[in-house]
Formats: sequence, structure tokens, C-alpha cells
Amino acid sequence: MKIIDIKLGHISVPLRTPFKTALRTVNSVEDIIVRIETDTGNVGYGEIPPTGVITGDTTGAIIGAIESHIKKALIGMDIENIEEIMDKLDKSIVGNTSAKAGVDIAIYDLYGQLYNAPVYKILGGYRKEIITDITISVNEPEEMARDSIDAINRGYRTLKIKVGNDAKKDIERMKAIREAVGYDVDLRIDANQGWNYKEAIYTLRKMEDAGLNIELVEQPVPGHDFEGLKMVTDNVSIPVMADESVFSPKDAIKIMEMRAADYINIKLMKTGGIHNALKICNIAEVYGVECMIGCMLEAKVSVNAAVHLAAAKKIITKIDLDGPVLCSEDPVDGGSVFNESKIILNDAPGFGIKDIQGIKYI
Ligand SMILES: C[C@H](N)C(=O)N[C@@H](CCC(=O)O)C(=O)O
Ligand SMILES: [Mg+2]
Repeated sequence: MKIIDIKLGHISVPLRTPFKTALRTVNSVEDIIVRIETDTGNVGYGEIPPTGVITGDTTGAIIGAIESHIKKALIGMDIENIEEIMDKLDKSIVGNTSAKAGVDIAIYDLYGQLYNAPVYKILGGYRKEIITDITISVNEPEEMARDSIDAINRGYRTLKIKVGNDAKKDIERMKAIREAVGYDVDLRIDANQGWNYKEAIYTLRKMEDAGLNIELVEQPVPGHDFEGLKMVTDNVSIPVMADESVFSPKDAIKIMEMRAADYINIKLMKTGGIHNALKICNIAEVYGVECMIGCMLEAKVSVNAAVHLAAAKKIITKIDLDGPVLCSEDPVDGGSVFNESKIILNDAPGFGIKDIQGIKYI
């Protein structure tokens, strides 16, 4: 099964409500679709969100990386030589993890098709069903409390609350939400790098003192500030998760060696796809550090690939794969079934994506 072409397209999917974090506000998913064609007629799909504020990857840069570098390196290669393909993909251009992830996902889709097996079974096949949290955007405390109740009415039992744009107000936000939802619901928070380490320690201790029972805090300080992250981890009881601090397997080793965080959030767009995400899973197993699998604001093609990784790996114990349920429609035919918090895999070969509506080829 040889790669004969890599085509790129664009999809636009409106969100149910604006997605707001300490870093950005977004109204729709505007992603690049990767379609890899082979000499056997098999087609593999990938998807790439341009999340410039986190990965540095813009739409133009993603297209440029694939058209001018990745395509040249991979055309003509045989899918059965996946190890060599991933080596060439890594070396084709420095950085550009999102572009690499979209191509890596399409390659794994084809790899599963080649061996007539779903990718999660090839990678480990640990479970067939996973439960995701849902994100509550950062807004005024009363609005966030209302959004939290709505999420619970939709069946979610774990909420990921965005904070980080105003430390004092963040405490009010969490008080309003906990009061509204009670104590049967797990609340995890994500500051998206919005605090410095002193603010983080102050704010998180206030939340502890108020008995808010926070499950974990994601990326309290800037991604590059490993020492600050460790200061927070060492000085609060709420477990700390590294997100923007960990892109590569080397980042993961550094964070784990330093004991700078209690958990790692793996996202395919940061790692450059499944092949590097698998390395982080292996490292995490060695260090005994549980992982979350997360996503950017993405539709179902790339999130479905993350679902397969989560289903394959025991070390992934926390799921934040809510991209598709934040969208107002699903352009994807096939793949896992997203029934609000419950995500059920199917056993179609590869990632099981049959078709994607509304692709505008570039
Ligand atoms: C969508 C997901 N729940 C999430 O919050 N992901 C990121 C932010 C992604 C984005 O800005 O597109 C995260 O920081 O965990
Ligand atoms: Mg995060």
C-alpha cells in the first residue's frame, strides 16, 4: 500500500457556544483535513486545528509544512514501513507538530486498514469505551455556574473549568460552580498558563481552604516555566497537570525527572501525532505518572484518533476529548460514537472514518 498523494482541505464547524480560555476565544472549528491516497485505493484521513497560541502553528504554516516538506518526504513510501515513515516525517521539518500530527493520524488510519484492524487494538486494546469530561468556558461566575448545571443535565460527571485570566475572580468562579453543582461532580481546572507561580500557589491554597475539592489543576503557569510549575506542585495539595509544558517525549522526561507535575496531558497536536504520544505513554509508565489525553478545539477526525490511543493505553486514566461535543454539528461519517460523555469505539479497520462532509479542497 504505497502513498501516491497527500491532499489538503478545509472544514468549518460552528461551536454550540463560544469557547473561551485564558488564551483565546473561538466561535468555530476551522481545521485542515489531510487525505492520503494510496495505490490500493485506500484513503487515510487526518485533521489539524491551527492553535497558534499553544503550538505556534497557523493555517498557512501547516499548509506550507505539508506541501513543501512533508509531502516530498513521504510520497512513494509503503504504509507497511511505518517506522521509516515516522522517522522521515519527524526529520522532514523542525517543529510543526500539528502538521505532523495530521499526517501521522492519516498514516495510522491506513496502517489499520492494511492489517484490517482498528488502530486501538493494534496499539494495545485496553478498553472499548471511555468517558470524557466537558469544558466550561471562562466567563462571569454566575454564567459558569449555569453552564455547569447544563453540562450535568447533559450527563457529564466531570467538568473541566477554564480559569486563569483573573486570579481573584477565579476563586469566585469556583465557589459559584461548586455551590451550584454540589459535591458529586468532579471539578478539574485549567488555567492555560494564566498565573505566575506565586499567584497560582495563593489562588490554589484559597481554593483548598474553601473546601472546593478540586481534582487537579492543569498548567497553572507559563509552559516554559518548569521551575515555577515545580514550585506550585511542591506547595499545594491539589495535584498539578503539565499541559503546555509537555510537547515532546524529552519534555515529558524532564518534567518527570524534576517531579515538576503529578500528571501529564498528552495531545496529538503537541506531540506530532500518535508515534510520539506512544513514547510519552511508555515514559509515563516507567515513572508511574498517569496521563490525560486531551485535544485542541477539534472535530471528530483527529479526536477520534486520540480516542483510539486512550482506549489502547492503561496509563491514560483521564479523558478530555470534548471537541466533537462542543461542536454544533458532526461532519464526520463513521468513527467512534460520541454520546455526550460516553465515547464508544467501533471495530472498523483503521480509525473507521468513512467520509467527511463539506471539505473544501485547497
Ligand atoms: C478542548 C479541550 N477541552 C481543551 O480545553 N483543550 C486545550 C485548549 C485548546 C484550545 O485552545 O484549542 C487545553 O488547554 O487543555
Ligand atoms: Mg490544558
